[in-house]
Amino acid sequence: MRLGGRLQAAIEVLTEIETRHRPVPDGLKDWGLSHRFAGSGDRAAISNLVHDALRMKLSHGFMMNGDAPADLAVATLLRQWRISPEELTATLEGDRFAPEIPSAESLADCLARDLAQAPAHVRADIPEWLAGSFERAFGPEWELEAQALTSRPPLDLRVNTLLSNRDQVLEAFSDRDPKPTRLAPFGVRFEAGEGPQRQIAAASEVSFARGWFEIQDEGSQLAAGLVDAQPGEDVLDYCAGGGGKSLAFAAMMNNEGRIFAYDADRRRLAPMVERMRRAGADIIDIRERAADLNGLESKMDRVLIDAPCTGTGTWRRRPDAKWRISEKNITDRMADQDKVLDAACAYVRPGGELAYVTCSLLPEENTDRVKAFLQRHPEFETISLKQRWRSVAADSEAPVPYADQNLGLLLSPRRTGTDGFYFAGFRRKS
Ligand SMILES: C[S@@+](CC[C@H](N)C(=O)[O-])C[C@H]1O[C@@H](n2cnc3c(N)ncnc32)[C@H](O)[C@@H]1O
Repeated sequence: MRLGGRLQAAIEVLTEIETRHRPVPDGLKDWGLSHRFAGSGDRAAISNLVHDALRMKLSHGFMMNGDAPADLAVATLLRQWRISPEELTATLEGDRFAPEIPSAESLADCLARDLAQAPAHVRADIPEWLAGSFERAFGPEWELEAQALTSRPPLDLRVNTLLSNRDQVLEAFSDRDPKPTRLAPFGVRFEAGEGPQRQIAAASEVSFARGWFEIQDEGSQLAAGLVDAQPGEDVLDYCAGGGGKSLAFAAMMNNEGRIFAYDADRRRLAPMVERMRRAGADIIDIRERAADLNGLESKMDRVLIDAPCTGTGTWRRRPDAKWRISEKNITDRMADQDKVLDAACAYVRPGGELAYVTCSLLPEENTDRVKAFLQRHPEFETISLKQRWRSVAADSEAPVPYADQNLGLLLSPRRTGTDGFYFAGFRRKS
């Protein structure tokens, strides 16, 4: 397919997503099924176009003076893929699969509009009603923080030190320009490509099947590191899901000690069985039901709550979620978070630690929950995170990314070059 056909396809997928309120992966999959002739390069290009368009939906709409799918897709080519109006119109000319687009002059007029005149939330490309929360989280820098969420995310691997090391993984990908992550000590990064470029399919590699690495954002790796699980300890991963953090703990603990992995939705735990086998992680004990945790109360050295959340920190990867989030989503998740905190803290032994993690940037889900927890549970106190950060972050110059009120840490694409993650740590008083 040429650019015109790809542009037309992206417009169709964006229309489908908007009119039928479908998640992006479903819209792309359906398009692929009904256009089987499209190759993998075409599919990657169309996917990039759709994701990029949604990342900057509001500012594109402002610049184009319209937010129809065609406006967004064309703006993506001009503003994100950096194709000039003249080059774009010339490329599409005579392509019978290309959509009709405005003249090069009209497109140049659009590009000349002054985005500084747009309202702040439009410049920031976030829903207007969330601007206050972003400002509370980041202060005067909130607009730049929100803009950083419009970029394409890299692909990060966590080297599984039980079976490999970082040099070995870097070598295995030496033809794909891998880089050691700046902050996570066992991470490998592939920067996001530009325009139609495809991201590497790391899970199809032999080295993946051998268990040398897991796919895990650098922020998630750092959050796992901040838990500070030590060899020989008893650790409870209370919202274990598919086991990303449990697997990281098994490596940090050098397969010594015990990790209990529990999740309220036991179907989410299922993939962990295969992942444990591949990673050689022997110390993870999957507990499928809450009753299976009986007897562990007040026994754990560490408990991690990787809490259910709105996922605002992952908007680079799921830009459609940015336009679907509602106030009700946030209040529902806040209730879940309080509930999980109250239930999980019972397993921490006196002197042991509780870690609270979300992949959200909103203070409602982060510092507000921590303050409310401390009021309900005076038997817990916060731990100082300065030293912890220094011992985890590989770059000793990296500033401590404190959250608002210095209550916990807040990682973000702009601050740490990672997905957005919040981390707070508590100790149970003896
Ligand atoms: C952010 S995800 C966990 C991701 C996982 N830790 C990882 O690293 O791959 C949050 C998980 O919390 C679980 N969850 C939600 N409510 C819960 C509850 N009341 N008790 C335990 N787990 C819960 C969800 O099923 C979901 O799997």
